[in-house]
Formats: sequence, C-alpha cells, structure tokens
Amino acid sequence: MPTLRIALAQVNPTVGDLTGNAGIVRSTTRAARDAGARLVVFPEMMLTGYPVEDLVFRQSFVAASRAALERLAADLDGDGLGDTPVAVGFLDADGPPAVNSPTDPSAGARNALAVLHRGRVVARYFKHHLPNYGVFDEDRYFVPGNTLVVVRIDGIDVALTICEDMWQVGGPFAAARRAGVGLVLTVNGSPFELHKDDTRLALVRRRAAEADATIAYLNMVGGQDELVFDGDSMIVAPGGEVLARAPQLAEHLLIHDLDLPLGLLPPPPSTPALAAHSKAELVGDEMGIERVHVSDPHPALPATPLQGGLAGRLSDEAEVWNALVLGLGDYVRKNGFRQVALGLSGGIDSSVVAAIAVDAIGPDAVIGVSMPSQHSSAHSREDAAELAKRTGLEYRVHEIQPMVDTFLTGMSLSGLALENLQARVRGVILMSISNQEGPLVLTTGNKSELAVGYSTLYGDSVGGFNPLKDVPKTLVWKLARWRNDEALRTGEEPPIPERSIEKPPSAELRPGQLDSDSLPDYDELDSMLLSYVDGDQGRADLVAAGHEPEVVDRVLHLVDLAEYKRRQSAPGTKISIKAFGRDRRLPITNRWRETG
Ligand SMILES: Nc1ncnc2c1ncn2[C@@H]1O[C@H](COP(=O)(O)OP(=O)(O)OC[C@H]2O[C@@H]([n+]3cccc(C(=O)O)c3)[C@H](O)[C@@H]2O)[C@@H](O)[C@H]1O
Ligand SMILES: Nc1ncnc2c1ncn2[C@@H]1O[C@H](COP(=O)(O)OP(=O)(O)OP(=O)(O)O)[C@@H](O)[C@H]1O
Ligand SMILES: NC(=O)CC[C@H](N)C(=O)O
Repeated sequence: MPTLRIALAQVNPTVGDLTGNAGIVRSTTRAARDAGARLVVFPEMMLTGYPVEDLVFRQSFVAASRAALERLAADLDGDGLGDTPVAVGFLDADGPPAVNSPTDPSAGARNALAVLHRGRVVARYFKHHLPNYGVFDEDRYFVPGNTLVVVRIDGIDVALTICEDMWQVGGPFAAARRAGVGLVLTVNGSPFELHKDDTRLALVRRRAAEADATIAYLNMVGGQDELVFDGDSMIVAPGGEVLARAPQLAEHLLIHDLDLPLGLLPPPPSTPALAAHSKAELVGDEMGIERVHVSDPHPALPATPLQGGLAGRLSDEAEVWNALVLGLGDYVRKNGFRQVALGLSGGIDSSVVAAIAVDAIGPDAVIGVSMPSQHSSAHSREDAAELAKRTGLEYRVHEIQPMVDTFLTGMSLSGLALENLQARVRGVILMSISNQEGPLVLTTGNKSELAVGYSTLYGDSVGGFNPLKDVPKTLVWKLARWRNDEALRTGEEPPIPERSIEKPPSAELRPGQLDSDSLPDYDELDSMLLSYVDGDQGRADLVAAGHEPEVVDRVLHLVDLAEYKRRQSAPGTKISIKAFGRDRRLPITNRWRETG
C-alpha cells in the first residue's frame, strides 16, 4: 500500500482577518512541506475564521473570501509550495445569501472546503449537514451541498467533509463508502464543551466504520467570543484504532504517515445527485459524487515512517482551566487589549478570575483593585493583597467609603439601594481605570449567580468579559483547588490563598451578609440549576429528584426573574452543554411560571 504523509494543521485563525489567516496557511504549509507532507489540511472556514455570523450577509465579505482563496492558491505556488495539495476551509457563494425567502433555494452562501494545487483551486466541497441548534445557526446562512467531492492525491482517493457532516447519520460518510475512498478528511470548527472529546472520538469511530475508511479529523484551536475551539485532532483507522491524536487546547501540526489503498484504475466516473439541489438535505445514497484528479502515485515514498503520536489527555479540571485561559487570552489578544483590570474582594470568584488572567496574559498585564468599604472584613483586604503577592499582578487599593459618602450628600439612599451603591461605585472605579488607561474590565459573576440574578446591575456586573460566566460556583471551588495543587506539583507557590477557598461566600454589602442568607447551599443550588437551566427540566422533575418544593419554587422564581440581567451581561467562555446566551434563549417578558 502506498504511504500518504498527511499534515493536520491545528491552528488558531481570527474571524475577519483574511490576510493574517492566509499567512498562517502559508507558513504552516511550508513547515509541513519541509517535513515531507504530501497533503496539508486546515480547519473549517480557515480563511475567514469561524463562526462569521452575519458577515455572511455582506457581499463585500463573501467576495473578499473568494478572492483571498484565489490569491492564496497563487501565493502558495509562488512560495514554491504549489506541488503540495492544501485543503482549506473558506466562505464561498454561488448565489445571493439566503435571507428569509431565498429566490433560488439551490444556490447561495456556502460553508466550503477547497483543495489548492499548483496555483489553482482544483476542488470545492460544500458542507452538507448544517447545524442549527445550540450556538449554531447555519440554516440562517448557508445552502447545503448535495455532492461528495473525492480528490485523488498520489493515487489515493480522499473524500472531503466538514464538521456537522460527521454528526449526522448517512450523508457524506455513506456516500464516501459508496465511492470506495481510502481516507475521509473532516475539517472542524467544533467548540469545546466538557466531555465533548469523548463524544467526538466515539463519533469518528462510528463514521470510520460507516465509510469503511480512515478518518483524518481536524479541529481548530483558539477563542472566538464565547466559544473556545479545543483542537484534539485525530486520525482513526477504519476499525476504530486511534493512530494519532493532537493535544487539547494547544496549536499543533500533526504529521502522520498513512498506508492507504490506491484508488481504482480507471477511476469510476463522477455521478450527479439524484435529486435537484434543494434546502433539504439528501441522504448518502442520493448524494452525487464528484471526482477530481490531483496527482498520480508518488514515486518517492518516505524513507522512515513518521508517527504523529498520541498526546496525553487532560483531566476535567485541566480541560476547563485551559479552555478558560485560552478563551480569555484570545479575547484580549484578538480585540487588541494589552491589559485587564478587575476588582479583588479576597473572595473565591475574583481570585479565580485573577489567576486565570495571570495564566492567560501574564501578571504584568493584570491590574487587581481592592476597593474596601466600611463593611469589608480585614480578611477580605488581606486575602486580596496575598493573592496579588502570590501571582505578581499589579495591585491597587481604592477605598470606596469617601465616594459612597459623597454620593449620599447629594441623594439619600437606604436599604438595598444603599447596598447596591457600593457595588456601583466599584463599577465606576473599574470603568474609569479602563477609560483612563485602557485595560479590559473583567466581571466575575459565576454561572450560579448569573442564574439567580445575584449581582448588582451596573455594579459588580460591569465589564467586557466574564471568564466564569458558564462555571457553576461548585466548579469554581474545584478549579481553585486544582490550580493550587497543580502549582504544588510543579514547585510553584499556589496562586490562590487557602482562606479565599475556605471562607463562606459573602457580598459584604451589609454587616455580616452571607450568600447563604438569600440562596440555598451551593451544592443544592447547582444541582437544581443543572436540571432547570442545562437540562430544561420542570418543577415536577426537580421535586421528584428530591428537592424541597418551597426551595424549588424560590430558585425557579429567581432564575425566571433574572432573565433581564443575563440579557445584558458580558460574554464569557462556554464550557457546558448549555451556556447562558445563544445556547439558551428565553423571553424576558414572560408570564409562564413553573407552578406546583
Ligand atoms: N424585567 C426587567 N427588565 C429590566 N430591568 C429590570 C427588570 N426588573 C427589574 N429591573 C431593574 O433592575 C433593578 C434591580 O436590579 P439590581 O439593581 O441589580 O438590584 P437587585 O437585583 O435587587 O439587588 C442585587 C442583589 O444582588 C446581590 N449582590 C450584589 C452584589 C454582589 C453580589 C455577589 O455576591 O456577587 C450579590 C445583592 O445582595 C442583592 O441581593 C431594578 O431596580 C430595575 O431597575
Ligand atoms: N472589597 C472589594 N474590593 C474589590 N472588588 C470587590 C470588592 N467587593 C466586591 N468586589 C468585586 O465585586 C465582585 C462581586 O463580589 P462579591 O464579594 O460581592 O461577591 P462574590 O460573588 O462572592 O465574589 P468573590 O467571591 O470574588 O468575593 C467581586 O468578585 C469583585 O470583583
Ligand atoms: N461547525 C460545526 O458544524 C459544528 C457542529 C458540531 N455538532 C460540533 O459541535 O462539533
């Protein structure tokens, strides 16, 4: 059997940066070619970044993507790399975008994968299955393709597929079996969720069996607003054996020699799709097969076989921590910030956010501000200072009492209004630092607090990004312990003071205030939220699961009421199956209540 040296480029494109992304393709192709690769593969929508959302509706952007692809083909050739086939995702169109009522349902914007060779675009595949659930809206943007594209590279038949194609039964993988290919490429923009790596591996194995072919699964890496792409690319044999696997949440060039069967001689002809193009997806048996010849069997086989290796797997806490670090780091870098600022209360949430920020962009780029009031305990000040000392971040102190008192000379406030004023003065201080010096303000509310609205609007909820937005409080504690243990393991000082982990949570907006005055114990709260928010279960399910009916009623009421706060909350990295935001869309004005 001939050997194909394949390179899977697990790289980090930026949405909208066509020139920069093309630059990544050129430099990575050079590195792969220098290592002897005969096929170099890049992720879904590599040239444009992913997801591009409503940029699809801009004709100028679509035209720029198409032009960038042609230019990239020419540039690779000019770089002396034209002989190496390169598969690269991009935004294509063969008609106007399909908004609301398309005039022609068989043409429009396409989520596409091209093969470039000798200065030309030699093949184009259009994504067949369009995801339209969770964070995905691809039915809004794209028209599905109905033809599997098979390229013959070095005499080996290779089928092209894109992300969601792998998540559905039938379709391109059934067509690939019919086409008798040796290898299926699947290029992805698949966002991180805890435990999704196991789901993907099982799926890749199932599709390898369905296609009776080796699968080269490539996922991008990096943060894009709320999403983090976690890489974890892999190559799986038809029998399910994992031949090579790239690291999670890191850039990597996975190069591996694959022994694959030669395609039939003469090659079978292309066959048209059985049905006309339509918005509806065709099953595999109905898909057309387009065959493109790229190169004949390669005479010079690699001297010594190259194995991509099997990268070690991360623990659950390490996965989440690294995803949060990458999500924040890329948000900061890709949006042009040089620093972040956050309020340090000495509590667990701000301590964990500070440690994530230090890991993401370094201590010199993190400003931690202690803003004590008359209700702040001595330990909250000491613990904030201790965290700053341990992490090396820039530490500042702004006493808020004089500002609160000055405000009260102009307006008389009491009770909740006075309590919230303190959080709002802190928000004003942080936004003033941002306006004056430029750092991005981080807000620190965890998923449990966001769920029940336990934050002050325009107070501690101010900020441009929230690393803990999708992290329940009980997981915040686990992450803190994991990060400290990790430091001990590597001989560093644990970043988070032990007392910040151990103390009972408190907003310290009035004397002796504790979270437990207003909320159930966090173990119980998180268990209820997992059912109600992530699982969309109703009151009866929660009561049947053993929660007290009165507590269920109170929590569900709080969650329902806080929709308005969540709708105007900062974005934050998604780590769960259902993150607040696009994954969970509820009306604010809503009289439906779960009742007993
Ligand atoms: N449907 C709706 N659409 C749009 N806006 C709506 C609204 N309903 C109320 N509002 C507005 O929202 C205001 C109430 O919200 P807000 O001003 O935030 O005040 P509120 O939610 O009443 O109070 C904040 C709560 O969060 C707690 N807290 C504060 C700070 C930190 C922490 C912590 O530990 O993390 C906890 C604090 O102890 C208190 O229980 C109303 O005065 C009204 O203006
Ligand atoms: N004394 C303070 N100094 C600086 N920032 C503060 C202070 N108190 C609150 N904050 C900011 O407001 C956020 C809300 O914190 P608060 O203490 O009210 O409740 P929390 O949700 O338990 O957070 P944490 O665990 O960080 O204390 C904090 O994470 C912090 O960013
Ligand atoms: N880009 C896509 O098509 C992603 C959809 C797919 N279900 C995933 O999450 O991996």
